[in-house]
This record gives sequence, C-alpha cells and structure tokens, in this order.
Amino acid sequence: MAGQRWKLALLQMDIAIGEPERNFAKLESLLHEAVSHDTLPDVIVFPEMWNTGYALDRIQDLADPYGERTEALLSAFSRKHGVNIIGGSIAEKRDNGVYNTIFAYDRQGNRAGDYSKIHLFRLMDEEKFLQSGDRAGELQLDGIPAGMMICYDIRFPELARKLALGGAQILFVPAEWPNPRLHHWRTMLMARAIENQMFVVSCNRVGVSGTTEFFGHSMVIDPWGEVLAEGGETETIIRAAVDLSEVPAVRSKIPVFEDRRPSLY
Ligand SMILES: O=C(O)CCC(=O)C(=O)O
Repeated sequence: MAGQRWKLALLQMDIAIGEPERNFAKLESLLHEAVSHDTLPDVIVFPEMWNTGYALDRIQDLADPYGERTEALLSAFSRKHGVNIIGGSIAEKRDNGVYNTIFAYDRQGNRAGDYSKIHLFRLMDEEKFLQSGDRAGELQLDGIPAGMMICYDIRFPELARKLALGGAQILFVPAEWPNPRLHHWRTMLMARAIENQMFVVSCNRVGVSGTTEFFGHSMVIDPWGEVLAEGGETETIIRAAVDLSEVPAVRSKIPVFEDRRPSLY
C-alpha cells in the first residue's frame, strides 16, 4: 500500500474517431509503457471517451455494452500490476441509451467506482446522443476519498464542492477539451484545486478529430494551486508524485471549510 504518497501516470493519448479496435490497441500499449517504468505508478488515468472519440452519429453501434470489454481489460490489468486505474471515460451502451462513463479499478482489480457525466456539452451536441448520469462520482482508492468529474463538469464548481464536502482529497478529470479554450481549461482546473484545497488531476487527449484540435495540457495541481506537472501538445505519459498529507495541511492553514456560511448562500 502506498500510504499518503501516490505516483501518478497520465496517458495523454490521441484517439481515433469511431475506431474502438485502434483505440483499445493504443491504450493497451500505453498501459504497458506506464508500468514498464522503473517506478510503478499507484494510479493511472486516461482521457474522456477514449474508446470511440466523439463519433456521436454512430455511437449506438460503437459504444461498449455495459462497459464489459473495458472492464475485462482494466480489471485484469489493475490486478496483474497492482495499480489503481481511473479508466478515462468510455461510451457505454445501456438498454436506455449511451452514457459517457468512467470505470475505476483498485489494485485487486475490483470496480472501485463509476461515474457517468452529468453535464452534457451542448456545444458538441452531446445531449442529442448521450444520456446524462444521475449522481456525483465518489470513490475511495487505497482508503483515500476521491472524486471524479468529466471535462465540461469543471465549469460547475458546485459539483467539485459537493465532492470536497464529501471528503474528496483528490479530483480526477478525464477530458476531451479542445482548442481554443486552453485559458478556460487551465484556469478552472487551478480554481477547483484552490477553492476546494484538493489535488486536481486532469487527463486530456491530443490530436485532431475532423476540424477540432485537442491540445493535451493534462495537469497535476496541488491543493495550493501549484502546477506539479503539465503535458505538452503531443501524445505522452505524464508522471508526477503527490503527497496527500498536503490536503489537511492546506485546509488547516486557511480553514475555508470551517469558514463557509452556507445558510447565507
Ligand atoms: O467546456 C468546454 O469548453 C469543453 C467541454 C467539452 O469539450 C466536453 O465536455 O466534452
């Protein structure tokens, strides 16, 4: 057990639109690269909708039924290598439609949690093709309370605050966040970390899909808002270490959670 320090590996990958076979092959190769390093990561994270990309007009046919293929891969991999996985998000097909869902696994290969994106992004027509989740993304990894949000969700500070009030010390954010909104991406991720005094770990894709460019810039931000690691604009694995004891230290230095006045707002 890694205790209060975690080594992270963020798989900042390109995604082939509408080509699950290529994306599964790419992901498997990056997962093997992530654990072939001299230091084994404690948590591996990857981007949003990595199995299909935004092939929304064909998503009913392409989505993974109940995430079974994804679960078979990620559960076995996490158990074999003794790592936790925040499995990006996938297009997940259920009887009543397709969801944008994160599946997370612990070191034993057990499902540690799942979360389906609540806020569907109208600028990319998500609400026309996807169903929205109906609960926040809470989980525990190695006994550490954590939260999950997806991409557009970071524009809703209420959701991050709810997760922080529920105890989350670290927030994982898989994304497909495109150009030209790098300023929004960086600023809001830092704000969510600072206002909630928690780590924020975001994994964005790179590459081009149709006319949309994705800039990467996956980030690891500490509870003081300092950027510990940030990706460039190409496919890579970003590695960083976090010391989770910084969360209570920052929360006692500026006791924001004790000073809240929720009865007034
Ligand atoms: O909010 C944004 O600017 C980007 C959101 C997005 O691309 C998404 O949620 O897929």
